[in-house]
Amino acid sequence: MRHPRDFFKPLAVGAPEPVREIPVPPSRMIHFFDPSNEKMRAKLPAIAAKADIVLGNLEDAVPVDRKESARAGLVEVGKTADLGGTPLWTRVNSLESPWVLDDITTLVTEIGDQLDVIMIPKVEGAEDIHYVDRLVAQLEAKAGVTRPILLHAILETAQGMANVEEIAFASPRMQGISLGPADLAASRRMKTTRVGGGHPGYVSISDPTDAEDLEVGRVRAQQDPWHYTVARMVDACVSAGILPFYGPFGDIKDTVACEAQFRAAFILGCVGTWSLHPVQIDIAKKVFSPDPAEVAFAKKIIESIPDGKGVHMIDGKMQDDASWKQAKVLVTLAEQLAQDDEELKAAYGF
Ligand SMILES: CCC(=O)SCCNC(=O)CCNC(=O)[C@H](O)C(C)(C)COP(=O)(O)OP(=O)(O)OC[C@H]1O[C@@H](n2cnc3c(N)ncnc32)[C@H](O)[C@@H]1OP(=O)(O)O
Ligand SMILES: O=CC(=O)O
Ligand SMILES: [Mg+2]
Repeated sequence: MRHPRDFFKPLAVGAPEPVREIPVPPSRMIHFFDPSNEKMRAKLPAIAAKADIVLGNLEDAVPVDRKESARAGLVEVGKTADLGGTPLWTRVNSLESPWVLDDITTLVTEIGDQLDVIMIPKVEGAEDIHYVDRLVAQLEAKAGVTRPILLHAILETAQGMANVEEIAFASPRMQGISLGPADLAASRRMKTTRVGGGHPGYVSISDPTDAEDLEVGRVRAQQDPWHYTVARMVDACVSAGILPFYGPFGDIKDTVACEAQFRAAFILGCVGTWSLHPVQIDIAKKVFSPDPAEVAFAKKIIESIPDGKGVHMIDGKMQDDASWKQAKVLVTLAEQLAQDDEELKAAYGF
């Protein structure tokens, strides 16, 4: 483990100083695009105008024979595309793959100043982050990159899950963690072919209303198989001062279930999610921008309790120091999002 006094020292001579606070721009969705797809590249400026973050994906979903053109396509995006200030991220191939060394080397040296965050898949422990941390520092120094590129881990193996806290704390470069429900399901041997979301077999069941007939009057309710994982990931991230994200929802046509999964993650503390298709950008924007009615009530709490202390009744509900802090979370997020969004500003009454 690094000495606390050395934690914020660059890992290579000439690399930029690590950041002390993780920047928190609007991060409601990380929009995935395939940089080997010329059509998607051409559309990227229009997508970037709607999305909070765009990510050129080099890993799973990009076929083996397009790995190199995806990397080259992302370099072209970094050098030429006008993204209007929307952060550009990448997801590189996994650390045991034959492509990752060239992914990181090429991207940092060619477009290091345009790249905000590198997402690392299948992270299993702090050692994976330490490896990338040092490599990126060496490449930043070599290329003269002026601000540090941050790292984001995908939580998608049982081993990574067991080590989530040490991953979150592994480096000052750590920006956040996303849930990877597809790989995680496979790693855990969960019995589902779905990418994120619930499963009709994962239910809880009410008691029978007829002792003789066990079929009568029983209500089944689907449970969220990701509840434990998301909640633990949120605690690991918040305790390390980094940002937790839900991940992919693969049933693109089921916009209703997608919205429900995103909302469950938002309520549990995630700041955003992935969008795999343009339709999911709007869902994420709606879900990860707090509900105006809830913001209005939170504002009322803050206005009614200027010093945030003591016990109060507001609209029949008890409020105290702790619920004032809850209100502050919602209002602070609403204020931040309203800064660049006239529609939200009006909806929140700022
Ligand atoms: C499972 C674990 C993971 O690793 S998830 C992360 C890896 N997967 C991905 O990154 C998938 C990204 N998404 C996609 O490739 C596509 O959206 C998939 C899912 C294949 C669906 O594409 P397609 O059948 O073309 O959808 P569509 O006909 O409804 O498309 C309508 C127009 O929108 C475009 N589009 C689609 N997806 C994106 C995207 N992610 N970013 C930008 N544009 C996108 C399509 O090209 C299509 O455009 P046009 O109307 O033909 O001009
Ligand atoms: O990479 C994401 C996943 O769900 O697997
Ligand atoms: Mg995965």
